[in-house]
Amino acid sequence: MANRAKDEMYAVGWCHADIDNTTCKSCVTDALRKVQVFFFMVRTKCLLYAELVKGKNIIEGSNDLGGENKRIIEGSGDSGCENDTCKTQCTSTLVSFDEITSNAQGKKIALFLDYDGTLSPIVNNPEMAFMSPEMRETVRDAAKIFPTAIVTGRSRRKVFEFVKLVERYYAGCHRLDIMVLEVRPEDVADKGKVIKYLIGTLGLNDSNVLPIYIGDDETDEYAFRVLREQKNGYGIDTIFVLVIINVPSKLVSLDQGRNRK
Ligand SMILES: O=P(O)(O)OC[C@H]1O[C@H](O[C@H]2O[C@H](CO)[C@@H](O)[C@H](O)[C@H]2O)[C@H](O)[C@@H](O)[C@@H]1O
Repeated sequence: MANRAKDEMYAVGWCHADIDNTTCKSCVTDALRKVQVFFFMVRTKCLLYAELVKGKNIIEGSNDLGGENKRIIEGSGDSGCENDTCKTQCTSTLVSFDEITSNAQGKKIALFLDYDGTLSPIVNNPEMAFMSPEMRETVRDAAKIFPTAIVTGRSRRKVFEFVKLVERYYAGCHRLDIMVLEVRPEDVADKGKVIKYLIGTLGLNDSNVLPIYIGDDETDEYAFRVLREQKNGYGIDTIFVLVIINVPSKLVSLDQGRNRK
């Protein structure tokens, strides 16, 4: 990573560790040192949102992204993390973060996302599992850059209602669509087969492709296992996730050109 131009770095991250923003801050700050653009980091419990604006790292953290208690912290501090849970989670994440970054060099990322508990919070009423606007925007942005699929145990119709992303995106000469793949209830234990199917049919079975699957529950473990066994990708539990990916700087600038607030 050290010899790559900083403007070729792009970061995607989720965090929903059940810890507060302050204890998470040092870990995020540390991660931000490694990238120029930290594109998003939004989750449902420990909500952190970070991005780089005009060359300056800004971390915005909040217990409620729509609420009043937003803070903006310049991302150069190195406050100690006092929370053991946070330390453990973040330490292990940052190890894999480095590994993923290293293995992503020169490869095309393919992104697979679970819905409930990953893109949306887990709530008591399944009809109310809405995505936040920030997460929607994040998925939209990710899909501009990577082949992006949502793999879910819900019906496609329901997930489309929640996700509300109908646009098609173009990046370079590749058309990238957000796909939603419905896994029937009787097959839900086999998101592993779904991943194999998608990788095969999308022509992603290539050593130049790095599939990354992000999920939160045991059904997602089947997909994690496939990637682990095939040794050609990463399954990431959303306890705490940071992924740094290389993309052409012109795509990054598309994102920076938009007002995200
Ligand atoms: O594969 P997923 O996208 O993770 O969908 C799996 C199931 O998600 C839903 O149930 C889960 O989320 C609900 C809303 O937060 C929660 O109330 C429930 O306890 C969770 O199991 C959905 O209702 C199921 O149909 C999906 O199979």
